[in-house]
Amino acid sequence: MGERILIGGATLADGSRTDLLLEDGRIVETGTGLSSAGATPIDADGLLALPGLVDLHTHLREPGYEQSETVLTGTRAAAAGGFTAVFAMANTSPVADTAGVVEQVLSLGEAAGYATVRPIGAVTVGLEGERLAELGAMAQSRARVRVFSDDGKCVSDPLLMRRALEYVKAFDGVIAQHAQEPRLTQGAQMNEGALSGELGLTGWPAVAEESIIARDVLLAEHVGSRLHVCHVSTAGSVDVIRWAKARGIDVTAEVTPHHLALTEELATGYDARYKVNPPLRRREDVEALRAGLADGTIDIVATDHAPHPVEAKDCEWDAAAFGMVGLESALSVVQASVVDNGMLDWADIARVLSATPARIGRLEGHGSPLEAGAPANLFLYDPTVSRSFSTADLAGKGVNSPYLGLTLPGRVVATFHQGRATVLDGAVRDAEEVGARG
Ligand SMILES: NC(=O)N[C@@H](CC(=O)O)C(=O)O
Ligand SMILES: [Zn+2]
Ligand SMILES: [Zn+2]
Repeated sequence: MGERILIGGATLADGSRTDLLLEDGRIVETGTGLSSAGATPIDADGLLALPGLVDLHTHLREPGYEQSETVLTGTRAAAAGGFTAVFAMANTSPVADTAGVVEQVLSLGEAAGYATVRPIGAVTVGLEGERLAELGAMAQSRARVRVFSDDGKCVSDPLLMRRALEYVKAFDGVIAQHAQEPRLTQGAQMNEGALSGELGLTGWPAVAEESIIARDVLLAEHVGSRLHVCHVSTAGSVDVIRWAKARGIDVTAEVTPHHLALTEELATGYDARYKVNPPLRRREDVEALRAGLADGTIDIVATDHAPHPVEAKDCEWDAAAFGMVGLESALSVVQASVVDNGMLDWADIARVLSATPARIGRLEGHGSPLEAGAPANLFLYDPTVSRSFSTADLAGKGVNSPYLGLTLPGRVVATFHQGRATVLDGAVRDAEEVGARG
């Protein structure tokens, strides 16, 4: 770790300018006119320096679906997007429902070195929704699991959901719910409305999401526990969460970049890159999600990075898999959706994409302001450029991005994980250079 790096003339989230000296995995000094003696200088004139982004919702696919992504390739995608930590969803094979599997994912993350990987534990055995998984053993394992989710599936049984909320209180855990009432969404393919009728695709009603969120916030209140709502996608969900927070219920919520940016009309061409769970919704929903993020009803942005092999997407809409990759494009899409129009500023971005997701996941060492003494998890971003987003911008295995060919603002220039550059000059560095072991 002996490397010294001097980042010169960066602009912080609050607009102030500073140099940053990194050494032994920490920011050791800030201020202007720092000496670069013995350090590798990096010119950050005109670049933002922000705390490394933290994704509370990433699908790394390993173990079991390595043709889609691995911990190594997924964390390379994370680094490319300015992320220094990701929470890895449990819908792998085997499912991350035991201490053994979460420790394996943790170790794979440590070996890769591109980002801090915090495994999420399944709520129920095999995501089957029948019996609670060994939540306590996962919490006490070396992976120190604090976030539990059956994501991909909803914990639809209210008694199991109640028990899970009760159980995780003992170790300050949180249940992250994929809110989808299964009986209301059987065979669902896109948002339910006039357009789903026209296209002949089975609709996915907003109430399927909203009814589960309403139930769960009341359960969280009843047992006095923490609830997190994954990928909120409708205006009505924002209303329910706003009501719950006003009532003092301990609920947090996330929105994805794609739900802040894209609408259901994209389904018109039956291009399965736009098929995602929950589905893209109406313009009114996008507006409500943006407003909810701006007023704090929605706490964070999380990518729901969901890589799939080409064959799972290059097929008929009905047969295609749900999901989009999102780590590499996340900040650009958020910039286009809520920063460039003045709804959020860069300090808000540091909060919703770094500090708050770290706090929800009880992750230390990420998300704090860039001050002397803090771990050197940060990235440099140029918000002034724009680029045509292409497969060259994707650093993971998945190419199922809805943004290919679109012009997006901003570019990640460099990322530092624990003081080491994982991205330099806009390019993800080789594994040996990031200090990977194993
Ligand atoms: N978002 C998706 O469309 N797909 C996710 C599952 C999920 O997040 O629900 C996946 O695992 O592929
Ligand atoms: Zn989900
Ligand atoms: Zn997901």
